Order: sequence, then C-alpha cells, then structure tokens
Amino acid sequence: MQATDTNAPKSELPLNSKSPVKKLSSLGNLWPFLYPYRSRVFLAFILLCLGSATLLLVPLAFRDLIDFGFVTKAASATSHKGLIGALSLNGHFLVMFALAIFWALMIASRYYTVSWVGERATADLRSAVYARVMTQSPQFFETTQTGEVLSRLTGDTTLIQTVVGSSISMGLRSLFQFTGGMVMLAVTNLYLFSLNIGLMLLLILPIIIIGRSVKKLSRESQDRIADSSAMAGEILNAMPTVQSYTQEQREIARFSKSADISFTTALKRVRVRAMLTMLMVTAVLGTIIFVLWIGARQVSAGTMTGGELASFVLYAMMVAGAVGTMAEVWGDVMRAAGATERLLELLHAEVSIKEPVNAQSLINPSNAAIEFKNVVFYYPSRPQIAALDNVSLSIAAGETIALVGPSGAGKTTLFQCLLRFYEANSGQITINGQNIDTLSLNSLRSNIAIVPQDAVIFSANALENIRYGKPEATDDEVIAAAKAAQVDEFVHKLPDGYQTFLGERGTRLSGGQRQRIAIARAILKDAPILLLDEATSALDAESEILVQQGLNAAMQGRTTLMIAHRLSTVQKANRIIVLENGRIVEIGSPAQLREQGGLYARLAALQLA
Ligand SMILES: Nc1ncnc2c1ncn2[C@@H]1O[C@H](COP(=O)(O)OP(=O)(O)OP(=O)(O)O)[C@@H](O)[C@H]1O
Repeated sequence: MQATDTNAPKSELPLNSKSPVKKLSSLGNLWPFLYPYRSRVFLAFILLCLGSATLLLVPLAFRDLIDFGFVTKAASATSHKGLIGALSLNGHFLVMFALAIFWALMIASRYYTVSWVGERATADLRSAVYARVMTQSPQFFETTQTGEVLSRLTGDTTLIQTVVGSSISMGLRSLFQFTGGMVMLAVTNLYLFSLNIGLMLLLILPIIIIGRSVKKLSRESQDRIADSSAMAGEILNAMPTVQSYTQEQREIARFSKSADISFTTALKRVRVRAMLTMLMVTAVLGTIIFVLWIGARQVSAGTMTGGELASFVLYAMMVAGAVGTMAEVWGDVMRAAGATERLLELLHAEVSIKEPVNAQSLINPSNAAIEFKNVVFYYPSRPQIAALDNVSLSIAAGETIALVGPSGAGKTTLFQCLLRFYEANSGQITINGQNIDTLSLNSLRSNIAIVPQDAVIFSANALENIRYGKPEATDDEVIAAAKAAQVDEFVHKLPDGYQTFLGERGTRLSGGQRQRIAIARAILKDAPILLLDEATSALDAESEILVQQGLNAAMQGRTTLMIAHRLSTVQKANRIIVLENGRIVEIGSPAQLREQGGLYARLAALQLA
C-alpha cells in the first residue's frame, strides 16, 4: 500500500520558506504577470494623471468663485487675476460642473482599466501557480496539504488582486494628489506651506514603521487561515469516518480552536492598523485646524483673500486625505507583499522529478520490455529503511508478471519508481533498453496504464470518468472499454445510464463499481504497459471472474505487472515475483513456487486453507 508518513511535518511548504526575497521587493516578482498588459498599465497611468490634474483644478475654481463669483469685476480688489475670473456666477458653476464630469469620466475609465489588469494578472498568477503545483511529484504532496495550496491559490491571490486592481492606483492617485497639492499649497501661500511640511514629515515616519509590522503580521495571519482550511479540507474528505467514530464534536472544537488562533493573529494586525488610523486622523485633522487658524488670522489681517484661504484649506485637505489613503494603501501593499512571498514559495518550489535535458521518446513502445537493475530506493521521509533493496528483474515484452508478498513489502513502490513518481537512489530502470530517466515524462507515463489501489473518480458522469484515460476517445470506444470492464452491467441501473453524475470522489458508487470504472479507464488508455495494483480486490468472486475476463483481454500483447493479495488472481501470470522487505525472495511460475515450499507456498497454503 502507498502509505504516507503520518509523522512527517505537513503544514510547511518544503522549500524556500526562508526566502531571501524580502519585503516590498517581493512585489517586484509580480511584474512578469503585469508585463504582457503594459499598454493597459500605461493607459491607466495616463488616465490617472488626467484625473488628478482635474481634481487639482477644483480648489482654484473655488477660489475664483469666492473671490470673483460673488462680487462684480470692478469691485474685485484681490491680488490675483484668477483662473476663470471673468465668468459670471453661473459660468463658475458651469466650469465646476464640467470639471466634475470630466473627473468622474477619468475615474471610471481608470477604475475599469486598472481592475481589468488586476483581475487578468491575478488569474494568470493563479494559473501559473496551479501549473507549477501540477508538475510536482507525490513527494511534494506528502509534505504539503492540499488545503494549504488551495488557500494560497484563492486567499493570497485575492489579496494581490486587491492591491494590483485598486490599491496601487489609489496609492498613485494619492501620490499625485499629494505632490500636486503640495505644489499648489506652496504657490498659494509659502508660509502656511512651510508649516504644513513640518507636520507632514512627522506623519510619514510612523506610517513606514507601522506598515512594516503590518506586513509581518499579515503573513502570519494568512498562514493561520491556511492552517484552518487545510484542516477543514482534510476532515471534509473524511466525513463518513469522522461520523462513524462520532468525532464531530472533537473536530468542531479543533476547527474552532484553529479559527480562534486565526482570529487572534488577525486581531494583532487589526490593532496595529487601528493605531495607524488613529495616528493619521489626529494628525490630519490637527494639521487642517492648525492651518485654518493661521490662515484665518492672515485673512483678518488683510494679507490673504478669503478665496485663497478656501483654496489653501481644500488643498491641505486634499494632501491630508492623500496621506491617509497612502497609509491605508501602504498597509494593503505590505499585506500583498506577504501574500506574494507565500505564492512565490509555491511558484518557485523545486520540482524533484525533472524532465531530462534531452528528453527522448520511447522507441518501439508496442513491445515494451522492462528491466530493473539493482534498484535501491529509500522514501525521502524514511531514509533509514530501503523500500526497494537491490531489486533486479527482467520482464519480457508481453509478459504478465504477478507481484506478491506481505503488506509493506514494496510492491506499490516498484510501480511508483517505474512511473518515476520517485527516483531510485541507485540502479536503473529501463524500458526497451532506454533508461526511464532519459525519457520525457509524457512519453514514459503515456505508455503506462495503471489501475491504482484506490480508484479515483472525478465529479463528472460515468462516460467522462472513463474517457479520462483517453480524452479524444469516441463514445463508442468508451462504451467498448466499459463493457470489457463490466461497467456496462451496473451503469444501466443508474438513473441516467452513462450520463449519471457519479458524485465527488465517486461517493455514489460502491467500491467494486469504482474499481471497474478505473479498469475501464485503463483499458481505454490502451497503453503497452499495464500496471494493476490489486485491481480486483474490491470485487465479489462473481464480478471478479467477469472483470478478470475483461482484464485478460486487455493484457493480451501488453506487458503487465499485477499486484495481488488473492493468489487465485495470479494463476494466469507467466511468472510470480515474491517480494519481502523490499527484496525479491522468489521468482517462478505458480507451480514452481508451490514446489519450492518458500514464502509463496506458505501464503498459498494459508489462503487455500
Ligand atoms: N510515501 C512514503 N513515504 C515513506 N514510506 C513509505 C511511503 N510509501 C510507502 N512507504 C513504506 O514503504 C514500504 C513499502 O510500501 P509499499 O506501498 O510499496 O508496500 P506494498 O507491498 O505495496 O504493500 P501493500 O500490499 O499493503 O499495498 C512500506 O514499509 C511503507 O510503509
């Protein structure tokens, strides 16, 4: 049986967890995902500039409204000429209205463009991470929980989407607003402006310091959420077991404890952000009130007009608002930096089984002779015990080999190594004389059909589940394979025949029915090498005979390796290989082995008795 080491640590990704990519620079790794859409990014930037410039004109329009709009031109005794000073009151409002409409247009177009880029880049990122995970070998999944991967694929990418799709543009807009506002403040009143600058500098320092700790806390918080979802994922997949052992309450308690931990971690982050917000609001309001106070004194002293003070205050509010937004955005950006780090770990996770450099295709695949030469293999998580210990075995093309032996002897491991799910530590495996390490993974695996111990059923109908073995197969081909595997017999009793949805993981089928679907899938794949890992173990004696007939037909002309505990199934094999503790202890025909009186004879005697 393909056992996984339950003692192995499961919550951490195996690699890169101490990534040197730090802080903000990790966001730079998102650039390859934005680069293809650079023209849209540029368009968004232009729209942003136009929008910000428009907004900066509004206080000027206000100033002119106050200084010119309410008084006749002749009565106006102000020091400045005004931007639109010559207009009537209605004219002033018309200009302001036009500015408002133009600004709204710019905002909407920028929102659309930026969100488009955000959504697109995130979808690409998600697919890239998924594609990378797809290339990982089973070893990766021994140490990484699927729930953890899912949480990164959904939660972390959503965080990044928020930043790319809105926060960055908000931040840039605020930066423009801030810079433009500052310039306008300086132009309007240099003295007040200098006062303002001093206050602003005081604000920036705490924002940067607090932002950093937000990032660290954010990563922690995402990690805890991932822990919860990994736990839930595992338990939801094992509901019948949980319920039959009446462990629901314990699982609920375990989950809520994990949710509490997420909550506490999130709370730390929220606290820091709340502090940041408090600091910001106090500082912003304080600055505005302060400026108003100084300005009001200048107006009463006659050194400044009311309109100028109004525009100055509007600019000050704009600048202060911009600083507030930037602080907010900074927090988001830092959170996204944490999320990016987590995604990059997945994206850059080393693939332990690599494609060979000059990958070859299998020559003459229809006659596949397999040879194991002194193969030694240790599971990475169990380096003390050899799962395969100096295994040497030649299998002729078209031969049927049965692998028998006690549980844990290494039978499934032999399949895993042949499929290159794991790499042998020493020795080699060849097919038609070609080392499997030199074959492309696609060529190797497409020439092998396997019926695994646990038949996997996808949430699709019966027809599509079988077609998984050969996606381009016609319905007739699928049905022919189904007939050979005795699927036909039970499918007709299902409500919609072949179109019946089989439920997630085939929950609507019996174990034997699932096994027959898996056999049909392998028959349909029509590969020259057939691996059967206790393929008929879940069938009753009658169906086993029927399925065996189908398998016998499928085994014709194919090189077949079958693992079986029931020795009655292996009688047709050309040779039987007996494995014990990773070593081949006996080889021969069933009759020869019975005569030898070794392990096989003992097992046979036990079963027959
Ligand atoms: N992923 C793994 N990590 C570490 N050890 C493993 C792993 N998979 C299997 N093993 C160990 O390797 C040994 C051989 O396992 P294997 O699954 O090949 O046995 P088997 O002969 O197929 O057993 P069964 O008849 O029960 O299916 C066992 O001791 C098992 O515990």
